[in-house]
Amino acid sequence: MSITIPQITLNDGQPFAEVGLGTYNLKGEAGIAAIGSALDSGYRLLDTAVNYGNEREVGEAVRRSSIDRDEIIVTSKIPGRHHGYDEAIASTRESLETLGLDRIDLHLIHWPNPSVGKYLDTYRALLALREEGLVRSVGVSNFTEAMLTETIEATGVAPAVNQVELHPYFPQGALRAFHAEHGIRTESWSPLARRGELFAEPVIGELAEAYGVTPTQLVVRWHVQLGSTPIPKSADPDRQRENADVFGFEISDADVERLSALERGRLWDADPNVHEEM
Ligand SMILES: NC(=O)C1=CN([C@@H]2O[C@H](COP(=O)(O)OP(=O)(O)OC[C@H]3O[C@@H](n4cnc5c(N)ncnc54)[C@H](OP(=O)(O)O)[C@@H]3O)[C@@H](O)[C@H]2O)C=CC1
Ligand SMILES: O=C(O)C(=O)[C@@H](O)[C@H](O)C(=O)CO
Repeated sequence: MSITIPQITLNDGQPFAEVGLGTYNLKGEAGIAAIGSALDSGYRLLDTAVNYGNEREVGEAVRRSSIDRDEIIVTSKIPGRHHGYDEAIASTRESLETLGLDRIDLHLIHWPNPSVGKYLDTYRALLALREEGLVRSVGVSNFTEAMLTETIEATGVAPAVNQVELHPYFPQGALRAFHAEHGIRTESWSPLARRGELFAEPVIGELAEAYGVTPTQLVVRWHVQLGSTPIPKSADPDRQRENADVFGFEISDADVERLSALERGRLWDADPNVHEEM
């Protein structure tokens, strides 16, 4: 039986899932099968990017699935080397071609690359693509509060989503509060902190046992209760189901705080003021 993953409404009136699937490294036939098994399990939000080199696989999994296309939310991202108005339009048309779809449901600017100075032009291109119906919702990724403020002031349009690094080691309290104030949905990348040493923290095991869930479910549920959409990546059908099956329990506010108290910083040096990706 498939899991029902609840949805929320973005600031532009479009639907968005409370948990999605990260697809980084899901490639080839095995990647298509993994994305297909996630759709079968109940996932409706898929996260890809030009730079993952798997838009073809994501589009193919959507086409092979028996799920209605309109129920699936496909996210892609414009890479740094395609910043600029005309470049972003061309990049998006190429993504649509590679995906084999006629619409990207949520299109993001992957990294702001502030030294290049073109994220506002790139964002204006996203707004034009939305007018044209090629993109349904416009968003950003790895934007700081200052970059979001500049974007909103320059265009009058708050992004629907800001996808940022977020996990118990880096809960992003200040940025989440800013998002809430401006109606921007937070989306968590590397929501399991890439399933590294976070899972050796005693509090994770202790609380998972107390709630009768797995440590991974505890962490996914923590994101949901913070009001952020996590996109855990898993190639394994059983782990995909485990990660999505988090809507039958609730963590107390005090225990949410205990998990947030694990805060210590980013996983690696991905400060968007200085880290740039092309
Ligand atoms: N916008 C941006 O700049 C960025 C976006 N992203 C997006 O975020 C997504 C998720 O982040 P990612 O960095 O992949 O890391 P995650 O935090 O999602 O961790 C993924 C790892 O956890 C393992 N895993 C998943 N579920 C379980 C489970 N239940 N039990 C045990 N192990 C598990 C996976 O292995 P296995 O597959 O074997 O299950 C994989 O090794 C990416 O795929 C991508 O879509 C990521 C980084 C940056
Ligand atoms: O996964 C992503 O979206 C990224 O931006 C990656 O490139 C990420 O930055 C990474 O894994 C770098 O090692």
